[in-house]
Amino acid sequence: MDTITVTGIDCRHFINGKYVDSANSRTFLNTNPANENILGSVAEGGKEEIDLAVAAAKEALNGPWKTMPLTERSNVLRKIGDLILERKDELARLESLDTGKPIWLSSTIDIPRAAYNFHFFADYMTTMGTEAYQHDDVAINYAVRKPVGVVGLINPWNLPMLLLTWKLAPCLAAGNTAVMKPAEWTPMTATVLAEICKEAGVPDGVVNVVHGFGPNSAGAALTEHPDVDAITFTGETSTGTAIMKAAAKSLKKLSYELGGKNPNIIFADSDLDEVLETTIKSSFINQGEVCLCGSRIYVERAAYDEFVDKFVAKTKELVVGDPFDEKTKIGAMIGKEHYDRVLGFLDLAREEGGIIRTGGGRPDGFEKGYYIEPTIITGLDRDSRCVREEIFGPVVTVIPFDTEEEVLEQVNDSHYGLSASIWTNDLRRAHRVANEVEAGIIWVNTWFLRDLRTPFGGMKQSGIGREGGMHSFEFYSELKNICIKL
Ligand SMILES: NC(=O)c1ccc[n+]([C@@H]2O[C@H](COP(=O)([O-])OP(=O)(O)OC[C@H]3O[C@@H](n4cnc5c(N)ncnc54)[C@H](O)[C@@H]3O)[C@@H](O)[C@H]2O)c1
Ligand SMILES: O=C/C=C/C=C(\O)C(=O)O
Repeated sequence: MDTITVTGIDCRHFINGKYVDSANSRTFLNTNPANENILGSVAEGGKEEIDLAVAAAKEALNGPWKTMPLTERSNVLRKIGDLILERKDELARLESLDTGKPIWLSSTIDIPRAAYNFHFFADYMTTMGTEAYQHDDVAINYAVRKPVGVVGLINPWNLPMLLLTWKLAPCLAAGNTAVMKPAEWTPMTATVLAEICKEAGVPDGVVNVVHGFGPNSAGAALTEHPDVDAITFTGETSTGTAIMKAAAKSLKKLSYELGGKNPNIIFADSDLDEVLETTIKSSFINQGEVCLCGSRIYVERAAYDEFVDKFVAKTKELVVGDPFDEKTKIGAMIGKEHYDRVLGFLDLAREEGGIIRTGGGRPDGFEKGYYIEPTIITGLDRDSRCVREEIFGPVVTVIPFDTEEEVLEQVNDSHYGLSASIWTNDLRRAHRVANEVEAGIIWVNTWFLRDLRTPFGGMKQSGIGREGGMHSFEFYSELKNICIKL
């Protein structure tokens, strides 16, 4: 059976505890990128819907959510996590329909991690203290945490539910209310998430969803609204610039997780089989549509030829195809616009003198759907656009290096600074290189191994602020210091 003909759901806004259409009844179509079939319609929100959602969120700040005891709020978050797990198969199917990602990925990573995001913060929020200082017998100072207020959550399309819950869980844990703007390409799991929040006991108005686009649409309206106190955004660096301009007028608090062009540095003393097993994932998982993908691979010259030969051979084994076929490792790109953009980079790689070692275009045998072969490119100069710019597809470049100093200079010659992987069995070198790489997240002899207590985020043009554990609470709350004269 053609497993990808299943249909999706119609997506409406969720405002003040109810599903609603746009006032002007406008909708846009949601497409399955794996076969270009229509999945359903999506309510297209704009300023009017954002105004309604922000008003509901502002009102809800002073409702039962404000007086709900911490442990009760924690139980609500835990219940949201439980309900996500109860609906895992349904949510995984919707996520793969929306994104084109393989169902094994949605089922084992995206949705379970969405549930864990809520379970983690349900626990973490009950362990937090603040700070107090005794000023001799003159005064005592103590700090209390208060919610920031109404928070706008603007989400990308690559890991839709994983990233939306990574924001919503701490946002709610800190007592805020939320207006979520999912990416226009991936509306379905966000729509169901709102329903799950209500079922778990989140009071009406605390969680709202408005669908729509970015510029001149719901996204822009959310960033301009004077009653929105903070914006947390994950997406392209260029979009971050636009949002910062829009938010400046009302001086909103901003948290940014932006683009990356992450180095994967492989020294000759590393275990090549271990490196290859992880590098296949860090290069091509989710069709390379992960901000953390190690798309710039640097290999010490002594291991370069062996690595490239084995890497090409393993990459050729990856099955590209129907996201609902369990054998599929590489699904479809998110949509035509992005598909064309990535193919454009492959043409550019050829023009820049790159050698396509495997992949390089659309695989044979697909009449429909936005499929691109996992592609390895060698022979490119360090200043080529394919080495410097984020492609955000199943495309990696491989460059040899001779010394630590040389590879560090190349790695840090970037306006991005999100993450990096370093492969070596030399302990001192691991620490030394990790400390020199200009990135917010460094993995040594691994990749995407996550502890949610750690600071997560990028430096330079890869982000502003950090998410995770206390770092999320630093963003989603305001610390108030109270000084009592004794
Ligand atoms: N650093 C991270 O943790 C992280 C995680 C995932 C994705 N990303 C980055 O996101 C990008 C891919 O995601 P994308 O294509 O959805 O990003 P995008 O910037 O195109 O869109 C992200 C979201 O912003 C909205 N938007 C766009 N323009 C806007 C505007 N002017 N005002 C308000 N909202 C606007 C979109 O509708 C969407 O919901 C890549 O660059 C990737 O590296 C980063
Ligand atoms: O595509 C980007 C992936 C981001 C991952 C996280 O934010 C995370 O693992 O917390």
